[in-house]
Order: sequence, then structure tokens, then C-alpha cells
Amino acid sequence: MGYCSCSQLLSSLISFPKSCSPLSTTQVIPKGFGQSRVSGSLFANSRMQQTMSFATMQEDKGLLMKTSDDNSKLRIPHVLTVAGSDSGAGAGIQADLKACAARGVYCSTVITAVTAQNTVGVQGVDIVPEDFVAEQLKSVLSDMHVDVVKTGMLPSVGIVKVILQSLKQFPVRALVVDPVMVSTSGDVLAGPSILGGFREVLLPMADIVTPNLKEASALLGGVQLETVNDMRSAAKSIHDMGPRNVLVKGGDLAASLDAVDIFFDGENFYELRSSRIETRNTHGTGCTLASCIAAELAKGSSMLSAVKVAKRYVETALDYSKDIAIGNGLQGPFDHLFKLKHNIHNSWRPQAFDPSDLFLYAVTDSRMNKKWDRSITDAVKAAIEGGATIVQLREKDAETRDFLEAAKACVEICRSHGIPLLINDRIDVALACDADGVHVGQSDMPANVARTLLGPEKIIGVSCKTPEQAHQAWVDGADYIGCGGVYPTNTKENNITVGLEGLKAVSLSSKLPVVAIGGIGVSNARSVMELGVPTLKGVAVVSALFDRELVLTETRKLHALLKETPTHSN
Ligand SMILES: Cc1ncc(COP(=O)(O)OP(=O)(O)O)c(N)n1
Ligand SMILES: Cc1nc(C(=O)O)sc1CCOP(=O)(O)O
Ligand SMILES: [Mg+2]
Repeated sequence: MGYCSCSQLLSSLISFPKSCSPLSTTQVIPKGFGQSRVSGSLFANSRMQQTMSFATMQEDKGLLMKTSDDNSKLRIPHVLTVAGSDSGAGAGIQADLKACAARGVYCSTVITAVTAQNTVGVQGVDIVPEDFVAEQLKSVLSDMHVDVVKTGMLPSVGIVKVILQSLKQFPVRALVVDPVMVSTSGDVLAGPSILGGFREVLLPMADIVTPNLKEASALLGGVQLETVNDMRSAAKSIHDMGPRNVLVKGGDLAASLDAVDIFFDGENFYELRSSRIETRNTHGTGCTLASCIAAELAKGSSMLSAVKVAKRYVETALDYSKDIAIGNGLQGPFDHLFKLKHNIHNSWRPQAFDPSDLFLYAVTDSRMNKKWDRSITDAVKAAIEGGATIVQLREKDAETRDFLEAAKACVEICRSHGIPLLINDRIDVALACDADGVHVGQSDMPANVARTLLGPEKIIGVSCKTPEQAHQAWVDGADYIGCGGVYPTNTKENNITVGLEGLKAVSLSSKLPVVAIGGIGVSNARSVMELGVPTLKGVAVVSALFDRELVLTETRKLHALLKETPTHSN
């Protein structure tokens, strides 16, 4: 390839003026996005020392940022992908560009190899010389403010070293490593010699590494990975190589009905499940997932939240594209930009909502907080620490202004933990504090109106006591339903009890995931979950968590009990 001569030509044309320094300070224009930043990576820390304070970054509230060099200029979150080109455009650089575009993030590209590739396989690979990879990196990083670097196909250890040097010179906020080795068609994209480069150079710098089963096995010297437990051990061993977070992707796990991934942050394991989509169009899912994680990090998400959103995005894109036909080979590409072609409609609405979040749903209560003399924020922190997977603020007696202030603080807390926060009844408060969504009852704002007000990306839950109401909630564009009261409760006056039979009937009929509510606690949660209906994802609880002295302890107890209850999903 003519890269060298081309690069000589370009270097004579390009100079890097001092004013283009990538190390300019930033100032953020609040746009109500309000997500916590990735906690300081190696790069973030070194960047912090050289330039802006990382604390300032953590206070970022928006997607649109101003550079302090020129206050009239706005910039959008920026991912740089360092990867190979796929002529069929299903994977590699092309997938990364489409994924970032779909997630609303700017994407620049450094090409490490050019592949001649289609849906049948890889017909040829031409590796870009190391010095020209270095030159591309310098061009982008010295001029543009890159938030996150994502790596894909790295065909030589020399290229890995070039990336190390470039990132030392031009630190970024996070590094996402997709340790690509073999294409979906089974063709080798980076031979075993790359493993040393991954283990010794790239992983110790990475904020997250996202191996599939084969890649995880290769990184670990060829161990067999056949079960979810094997994936957990692999995540732990790979974490020991230095990355801050590990996502082992279990898409190829033979025995599993769902697509199960294991996320490990060095302390906790998270089993992330999504339904397995029956389709041949899976070429490029790994690149897309990693790019989407990078895009969400660039916007300011926490790592767990970025991973969840990315997984959901890939699942939705695969589902949308399952029947499209591009090429004659065994593994076709999918359509990243499905969002552009569809009006807002249930099935294709891009959702950040993961039904497994309904597992342990903590619903606060203003009277109980008052009774136990604790603030809403302390109640929420304790519930999250105890294992709550989603939180709803149900503050019936609070003054609007106080409620809004508390809700804003709770949004910050929940976002930093990757836990969705919903507001009960009050669409106005949900909008004002940029909560993740609302929960409405049959006499509150109708769900379809709430959807119009909140837009496609917010979560909407609806209380339903009958299959008809559950059907209407689905038609109206809700994300889940709350079904109760399963047992009598003192928390909600004049509440009709539907019992386990009512819950079962509603859950069996529902197209939406269901959370059970009403009089549920450690004494009866097991009976609820043992109904074993696939749509029934968890329990929502008020008094058993909050009408207690020790919220953390009670939440922990209930979480442990739910974990050991055999259900459809665990
Ligand atoms: C998860 C969940 N399910 C049901 C309800 C009840 O909502 P609603 O019927 O609107 O009653 P109030 O909570 O407003 O009294 C809920 N809040 N959460
Ligand atoms: C808020 C609410 N909604 C219900 C419904 O049936 O829709 S029952 C309920 C109260 C749940 O509180 P506790 O866990 O203390 O019983
Ligand atoms: Mg209500």
C-alpha cells in the first residue's frame, strides 16, 4: 500500500499550530443531562494533572460543551476508534461510525488495517504500517478533543505500542478495548502474537475490556469457558491483568436461552441478560457494543450504565434487523440506524430500560422517612447499597419545591450507581430533574400522554390490576407494569388486593415486564417469584424497606432472598 509516500506528502502539507492543543480546558453548558462521569482513569488522572481539574469534568451536566479557547464554539462528545476497515461495512471502523452516529456522538477514525471482507468471510487483509497509524493518531489527538478512545482490530504488537505512546502524549478520559482476534466468519484478524500486547500493554491501561468467550479464553491461555460460572472466573482473572472493568460476552454460550454477559468492576459481578435474537445478521455486534459503550462514556455515563445501554441498543438493533438480507454469506450485517426509519413506536423505541432492573424495586414514602427521621437521599443511598435495582420516589406529602430539590439529588446518586430513578405521578418533577422516567396509576396522567411529554427514551411504568389494563399500557407505550396489591397493605389506602392469582393472570397476559407490588416483604417475596411467569421480573416494596430502622439491612435481606429464589430469570 502507498501509505508511506502518502504520509510524506501529507506531513509536508500539515502542521500543528500551538493553538490546536488538545489540552484546552472545557466548560460545560448545562443541558439537563446530568450523568456522572467515568471515575478517573489512568488517562483522566494524568490529564487532570496537566490541564483541567477532573472534578470540573465530574460536574459536567451536558452533552454540548464549550471550549474555553473560544466561547462561541460548541463541541459534542467525541469517540476515536482505532480499528480495521471492513469493506462490507458490517463491522470494524464502519460499524463504529454507525454506532456512534446512532448514539449521537462524533466519531473520528484511525485505521489499522484494510480488510477485503463480505458476508462470506475475509478475503484479504492489508496492515497499515505502524508509523502511519501513529501519524493518524497524532493528526486526530493533537487537534480534536477526544473524550474516549475505543480500540478494535490491532494486527500487530507494534501498533499496540504506538497506541500506548500516543495516549501517553495525548491522554483521554477513558479507553475501551475490544480485544478483536477472530472475525464472525472465523477468519483470524490478529494472531496469537497480539496476546502479549493485550496482556502487557493495553489491558493495564483499559477502563473496560470486552472479550467474547473465545477472546477471554485466548487471553487466559486457552482455558475452557462453558458456563456462567466459568465466565465469572474469567472476568476476575482478566481483571487481574489490569483493566478497571471487564465485560465477558456470553453470546456464544451454548447452554443459555438468554444472551448472558458478565460485568465485573473489581468488586461486584453483574449478570446482564437480554433475550437471544434469532437472526443470521450478527456480524459486527462486538464492535458495535464496544463503540456504544465508548459513546455513552463520552456522554458522561457511569460504566455500568454505559454497558447496560449498549447491550440494550445492540439487542434492539438485532431485533429490528433480524429479517433483512444483505449479502449471500452466513453472517449478515445489521442496521445500526433503525431509529432514523421508524416513527416512535413501542417495538423500536430505543430503550435504556432493562426489564431485569425490576428485580428489587425500592419505592420511597415521605411519611415513613419522616417517621424514621431520615432524608429521601439517605433512604435512597441505603436502598441502593442494600441492592435495590431501581428506585421510585413516591413522596405524596412533599412540597413541590422540596420534592424537586430532593429528586435532583437522588438523580445524581442513582446515576452514579447506574440505577434508574423514577418519579411517582409527577411528570413535571420527572422532567425538571431529568429522572429516568415516571410511574403512573390508572387515575394519573394517561401513559400515552406521559409518553408524548417525556419522549421516547424515558421509562414509563403503569399500575395494572387486570389483563385489559395491561394491554392498554402496552398500547400506550409503557415499558413495564406494576401489578398489585398482591397482599393487603397499609401503605396505600383503599387498595384492592388482587392476590397471587390476579398477579399470575396479569403477568401471563402481559406483553410488558411486570413487577409485583403490595404487602411484599421477606416473609412472602419467595411465593410471589415462585409463580415463575417469565414476564414477572421482580418485586416493588415500600414498608418492608422504608418502614424499618435499618433500610440497608432490610434491603440486603430481601435482595439475598430474591437471589436464592429460583425463578424464570435466575
Ligand atoms: C411499581 C409500582 N407499581 C404500582 C404503583 C402504584 O401506583 P398508583 O396506582 O399510581 O398509586 P400511587 O403510588 O400513586 O399511590 C407504584 N407506585 N409503583
Ligand atoms: C404504592 C402501591 N401501589 C399498589 C398497587 O396495588 O398498585 S400497592 C402499593 C403500596 C405498596 O406498599 P407496601 O410495600 O408497603 O405494601
Ligand atoms: Mg399514582
